[in-house]
Amino acid sequence: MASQLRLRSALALVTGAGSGIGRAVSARLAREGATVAACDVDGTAAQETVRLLDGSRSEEGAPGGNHAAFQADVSEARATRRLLEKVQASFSRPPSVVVSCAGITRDEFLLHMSEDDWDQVIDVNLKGIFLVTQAAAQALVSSGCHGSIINISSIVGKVGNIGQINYAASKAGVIGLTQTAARELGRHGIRCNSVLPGFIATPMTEKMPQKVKDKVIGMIPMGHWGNPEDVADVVAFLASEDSGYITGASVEVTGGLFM
Ligand SMILES: CCCCCCCCCCCCC[C@@H](O)CC(=O)SCCNC(=O)CCNC(=O)[C@H](O)C(C)(C)COP(=O)(O)OP(=O)(O)OC[C@H]1O[C@@H](n2cnc3c(N)ncnc32)[C@H](O)[C@@H]1OP(=O)(O)O
Ligand SMILES: NC(=O)c1ccc[n+]([C@@H]2O[C@H](COP(=O)([O-])OP(=O)(O)OC[C@H]3O[C@@H](n4cnc5c(N)ncnc54)[C@H](O)[C@@H]3O)[C@@H](O)[C@H]2O)c1
Repeated sequence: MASQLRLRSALALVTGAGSGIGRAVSARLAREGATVAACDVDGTAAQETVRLLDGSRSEEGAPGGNHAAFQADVSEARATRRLLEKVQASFSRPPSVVVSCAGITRDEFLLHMSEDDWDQVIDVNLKGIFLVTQAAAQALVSSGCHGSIINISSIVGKVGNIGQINYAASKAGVIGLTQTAARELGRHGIRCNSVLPGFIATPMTEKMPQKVKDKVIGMIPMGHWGNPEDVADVVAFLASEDSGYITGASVEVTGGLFM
């Protein structure tokens, strides 16, 4: 799909930008003219994303580069506050597009799951999105800027999944968090939406047992896994004014899995 320069004036903060969906989102937003602040707990991976953005040919006439990498653990409140401070100091404005992709899995059956496996997943996948959403919204509201916040949940947050009681709870929480943020921030011109990907080929799904991967492929009506770019397409739409009257939505990008 030919990209458009819908995001020419936007500053986009992407967390989890060092891999998979976050890297694809960063590339797509840059292709549409956004300046990207690529954040990851793996700072080297974030820097690699920016190198790829700077190396890629942006659309004719798109503002050139100026992308930047930031290292931060979004599950840490002080680190997340410092991240937003650094982004605003670097670009003299708050990010008007905020995409939370940072996420982890610690899969185990309920009967055997440790408290630590529960805590780690909730801290990154749910508390991390709370911290980023809060810090970004505070910056936007205090500067009187409008914005679009896009939180990456999962289809597992809608239907659950064997071996993922922590992950499913975190992703279901992201949906409720985003709907509440949408209700509170609409009056400030800030839209908040969730994206629920299905089975997307990234390092996260690579780790799944092969027998489970074999099972799920037969359950997808479109008959194949998705790519990170399939998710990035929807994120770019939600980031742009083409979705200007959409907030509080949960958009499934699943090939029909668990529709
Ligand atoms: C009828 C088939 C239904 C298949 C549905 C699968 C849905 C998956 C959708 C994923 C969408 C993407 C989600 C996205 O947000 C990104 C991710 O979260 S990627 C990670 C997704 N994680 C999982 O799906 C969990 C996979 N399972 C495991 O990692 C392990 O099984 C684990 C829970 C760690 C336990 O390992 P252990 O070695 O103790 O057991 P086994 O792996 O041998 O499994 C024992 C039997 O349980 C079956 N099993 C395990 N997980 C699932 C599952 N998610 N759905 C269905 N069945 C599962 C496994 O096949 C074994 O069955 P059997 O004894 O018959 O061989
Ligand atoms: N791949 C899928 O099938 C799928 C499906 C549904 C939802 N998701 C969600 O999409 C998002 C991206 O997943 P992915 O498949 O690209 O995974 P990935 O593992 O390729 O990328 C996740 C990125 O998040 C970063 N990260 C992890 N913890 C962090 C933290 N505390 N602070 C900052 N960065 C952190 C990692 O370093 C990594 O670069 C996740 O939230 C995941 O739950 C993925």
